[in-house]
Amino acid sequence: MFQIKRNRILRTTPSLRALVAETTLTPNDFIVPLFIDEGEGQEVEIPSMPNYYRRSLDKTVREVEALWSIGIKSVLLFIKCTDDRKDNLGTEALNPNGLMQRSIRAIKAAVPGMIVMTDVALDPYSTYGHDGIVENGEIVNDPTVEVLANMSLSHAQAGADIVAPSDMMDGRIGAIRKTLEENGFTKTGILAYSAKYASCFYGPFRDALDSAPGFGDKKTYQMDYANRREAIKETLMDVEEGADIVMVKPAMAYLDIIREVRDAVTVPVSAYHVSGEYSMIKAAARMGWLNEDKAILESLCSIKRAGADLIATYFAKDAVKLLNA
Ligand SMILES: NCC(=O)CCC(=O)O
Ligand SMILES: [Mg+2]
Repeated sequence: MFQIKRNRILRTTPSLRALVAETTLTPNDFIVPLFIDEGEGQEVEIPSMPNYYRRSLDKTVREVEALWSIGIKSVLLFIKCTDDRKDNLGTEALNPNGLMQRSIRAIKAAVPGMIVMTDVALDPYSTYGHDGIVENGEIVNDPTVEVLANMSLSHAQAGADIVAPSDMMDGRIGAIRKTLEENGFTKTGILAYSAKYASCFYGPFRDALDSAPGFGDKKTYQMDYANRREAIKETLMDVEEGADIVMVKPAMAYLDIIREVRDAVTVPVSAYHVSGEYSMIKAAARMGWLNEDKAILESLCSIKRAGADLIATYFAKDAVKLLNA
């Protein structure tokens, strides 16, 4: 028997496989989402996200130092706003001494090299748990965009390197860029959640921050998972409006979208491997149905292979440990 092409040759040994691997993961690929709460010395495991924690700021700073020491270069901050500070307009989001602003300052002071990205959206601050201002039961676009621009400015003033609007209002990237420019913040980046789908996979995150929508759902602003072309339209608009990095969210049920976005733009593409995607692997591993370590690396590699340059993931620390093992 005679065969010209023997594809198995390059799969023979671990060295050969490593030599021809098309995709590799490194600590530089990861953005680590962090959940921050008021208080001191607090470290609370999120029930639906085993081994992931919501921490007070002092503990968060220790965690950022630990992440930096293993080579991770960026964190994405989310805060849990106390109920008494929530309202319809997201007033607390603009507080120069709010938890987000204090967190940015403390983290940049402790680890200046760490890239601090900040979540920009109203939901943690909203009595309604929606990403925008509510009027007559609707989420109104343009008044929300104004708040988002001011919120971004407030984060930039506190020292954020990159603001990350996750709200899906129309026109907010342009408005944020304009506000940053007008105020002299010419070095603050914008990571736009450009193709963010209305997804059930955000469930555990809403537990973590107590930010589930109080009425209805987010389908009038987040995208319909049936749509593909619309993701390209959204992303191209955000790039046009000044986005430095674009994002597809969630990741694993949207690998086709990541690939198409990667092929459509020249800016870096990030994917968000979301809470539900984390918890599914954790749950299956606990049941003894999946090998957790292997599932983590295979999942993250598939997201990068699909075209993501960056991955926001709750598995970043585990992945770095596994890559170094
Ligand atoms: N803006 C953040 C989310 O909507 C959810 C993220 C997650 O589920 O991990
Ligand atoms: Mg958009």
